[in-house]
Amino acid sequence: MLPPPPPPVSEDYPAWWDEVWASPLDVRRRIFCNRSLNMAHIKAGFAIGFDMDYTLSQYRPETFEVLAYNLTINKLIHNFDYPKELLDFEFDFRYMMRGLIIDKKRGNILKMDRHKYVKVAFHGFRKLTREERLNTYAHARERTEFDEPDYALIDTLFSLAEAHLFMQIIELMESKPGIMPPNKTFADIYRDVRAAVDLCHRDGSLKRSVAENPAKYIHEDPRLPKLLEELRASGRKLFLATNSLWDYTHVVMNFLLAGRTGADKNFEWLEYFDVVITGCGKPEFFIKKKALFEVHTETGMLCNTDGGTPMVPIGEEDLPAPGFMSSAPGGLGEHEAGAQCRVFQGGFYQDLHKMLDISSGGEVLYVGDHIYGDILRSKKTLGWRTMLVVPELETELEIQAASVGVGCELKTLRQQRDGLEDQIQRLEATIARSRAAGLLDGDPDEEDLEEVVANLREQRDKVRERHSALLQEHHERFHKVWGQLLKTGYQNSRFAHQVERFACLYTSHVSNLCFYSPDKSYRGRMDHMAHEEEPAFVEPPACPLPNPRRSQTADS
Ligand SMILES: Nc1nc2c(ncn2[C@@H]2O[C@H](COP(=O)(O)O)[C@@H](O)[C@H]2O)c(=O)[nH]1
Ligand SMILES: [Mg+2]
Repeated sequence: MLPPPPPPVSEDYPAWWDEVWASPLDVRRRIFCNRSLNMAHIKAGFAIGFDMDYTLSQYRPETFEVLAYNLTINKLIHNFDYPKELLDFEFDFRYMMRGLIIDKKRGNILKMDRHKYVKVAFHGFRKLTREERLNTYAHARERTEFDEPDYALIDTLFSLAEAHLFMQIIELMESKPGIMPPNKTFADIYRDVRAAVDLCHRDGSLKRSVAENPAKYIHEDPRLPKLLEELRASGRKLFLATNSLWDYTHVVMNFLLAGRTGADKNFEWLEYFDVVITGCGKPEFFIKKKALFEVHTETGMLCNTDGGTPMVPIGEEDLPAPGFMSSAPGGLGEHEAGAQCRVFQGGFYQDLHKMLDISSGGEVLYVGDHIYGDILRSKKTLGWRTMLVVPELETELEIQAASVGVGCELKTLRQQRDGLEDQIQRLEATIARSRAAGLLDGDPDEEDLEEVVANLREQRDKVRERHSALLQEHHERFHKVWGQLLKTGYQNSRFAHQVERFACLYTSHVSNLCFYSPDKSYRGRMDHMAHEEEPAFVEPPACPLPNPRRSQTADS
């Protein structure tokens, strides 16, 4: 049966209604589910929150990250006394990927699997040999957890430039000894790079450029305004909770929701939300009580509140502006359509719950891009439901779709390799036991048995080689250096493991929510344990070799 024809586009339907019929949904537009979430069950009083940077606002790496990288180099040279040779560096924004780990002390960058087993390691741009890698990380006397302070996670897209720069400086140091300021350890270099990046985000140099020309640095997403409108019309309360401060948030949100820049900016975008919290300092926002200030949107001035309730300064009879510090005591009351919402800075998640009349964490869905900053604490501590935005997923899905056959071939080769290996090991053990029991003494078939084992080994080696080459080729299709984002070898990468553990939902772009009903019931996929991958039970063949145990029993 063909699907029914699309209904005519009318004012009753959202403008993107036609896309509903683009079924089955393009895999790049899908929202994937780790933990079931039925949006229809959590309607009244339910709130949906958004992070801003790299969630609603997708930066263009070729301009934004390049700018961050160049500014960092300038700061390293001028503020940290680094050599001018850094000016010769070029940033390849495709080189790094999220989920990698910096070993600060050794100056290495690592990719590991979900068991924290290091599968790929580089020192500068030199790949560590298998032996070096195993000696450093697998055979170490103490198990390392690869956490701060000795390791740093590259877990946001903001960190890609600093990780690349760190590698380049290590490479420069190794190729030109004495070029760096004296006595700098690898860990010092990491600290300096981190401090220089931090400065770019704090001293306005990066944000000023974005404010001057947002279109150069931020991708437009024309579906966003409709999405927010639709979600609000479905009865959910919406909030924005960003670590960016008010002035920058105002620039980015004006551009994203209204295409407004410079003097053309206005406050209309605040109508999409019930409350906006800027400078909220996630993840501490989820853990630690901090003062909540109300932002006077016209001037950026901050005023004290008691958990959102205005606190009028002594002697100040007139409040700074009409609407500012409305007398709502904590709860925001009904936020009428077309009214601008209040804007705060700082605070604690409990302030937000009170304002939105949220009684339990399960009534909040928060959409963010940062596993640690947005997702992990909010889920583990507060029980918020979470959706992780992984823009890299779009390309991963494209390549994965184009290599379905390779996936099947790899699986077959792995099964063949494991089967052969198992056969070899069982044969070897049986031969050894038979020999020890004297069962093969003078047996003319002994040589044949050795030949069988040698043949099996040869077959196994061929299959193993083919499997390794194909797996490598497969990974290189995703990324020449680091391979597939969500896999390491054939296991889930550490990043994939975190996505699976902490994100109830994940998708490539926040606007993919447009392709689903606001009442969608997201269902988790079926779990698979190792034994469930086995085919139907097969009666094992009778063992053709002498069975030492049986013979011994018979003799005794
Ligand atoms: N001071 C620093 N700020 C940073 C750094 N990396 C990113 N950022 C800023 O954080 C917010 C992220 O906002 P959110 O909407 O994702 O919560 C944004 O303003 C970035 O500029 C850093 O290393 N240091
Ligand atoms: Mg973010």
